[in-house]
Amino acid sequence: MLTVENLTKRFGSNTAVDKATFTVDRPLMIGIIGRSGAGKSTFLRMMNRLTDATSGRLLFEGRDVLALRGAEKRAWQSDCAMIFQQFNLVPRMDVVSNVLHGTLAQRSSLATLFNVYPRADIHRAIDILDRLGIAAHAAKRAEALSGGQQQRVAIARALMQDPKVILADEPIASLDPMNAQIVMEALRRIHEEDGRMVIANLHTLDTARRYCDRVIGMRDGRIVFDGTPEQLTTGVARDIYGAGAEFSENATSTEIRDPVAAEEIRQAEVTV
Ligand SMILES: Nc1ncnc2c1ncn2[C@@H]1O[C@H](COP(=O)(O)OP(=O)(O)OP(=O)(O)O)[C@@H](O)[C@H]1O
Repeated sequence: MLTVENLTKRFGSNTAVDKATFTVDRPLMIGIIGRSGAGKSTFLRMMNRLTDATSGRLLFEGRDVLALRGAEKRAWQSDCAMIFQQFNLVPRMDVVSNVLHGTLAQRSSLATLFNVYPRADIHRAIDILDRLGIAAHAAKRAEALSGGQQQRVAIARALMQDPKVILADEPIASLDPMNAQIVMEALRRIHEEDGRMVIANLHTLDTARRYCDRVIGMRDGRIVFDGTPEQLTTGVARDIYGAGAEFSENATSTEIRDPVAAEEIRQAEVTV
């Protein structure tokens, strides 16, 4: 369903993504790992058409994504929702309105101008917030929520587009371990229950191993690993990160060792 062929992005003389090639035949949850500057964000941005590729091809369910223009490109961007490390919410706007922003591409500019949303969309937004365990915060300003809650609002906004793919660029990099787990659990459930493909750039190995079906490792713009979490051994990780014998997985761990926090997560997960 997804074919990436020799996808390349150059910024001047710097090759950010170098002939990336892989195929995905069903909607998996995929983690992309690699050190800072490896090309992870650039790959996601090319897939979403936020950045133009220099060369290569990307096909999704037969659609030649890099060739799309105008309305077809906007339709693809709607099918391929993106969430970011910094949530990108409107801080002073209430949570429901932030979520309803996910439908903007489908609405007239007049309706947008006057902030008029169809009743059915409002109900849907609240249902999605409920599913993510944050409906109780629907009327609050986004800025009043914790980071983990704000990221779940961003996921809700993405779900309003009813996307086939969710691209998550370091979705938990700004979160504490407890909120990181809640957000990853939410993405995993959305993948499993809705059958949506999720591709997430992750900076911690244990997160990629725990939540993803497949892990892609990038180094200096190239894909240097593509396999299952089981195949992602410490030795392989050392190669991906270009680290020496001193490489310690603990340095990238988000595991929670505090039993009280772990119980809070368990409770929160029940509501997702
Ligand atoms: N707009 C840009 N202009 C010039 N160079 C860029 C631009 N965006 C990214 N790069 C360069 O491309 C390379 C890959 O960057 P990218 O952000 O994709 O890496 P990354 O793996 O996502 O890293 P990080 O985790 O730090 O975001 C880096 O060398 C970066 O400096």
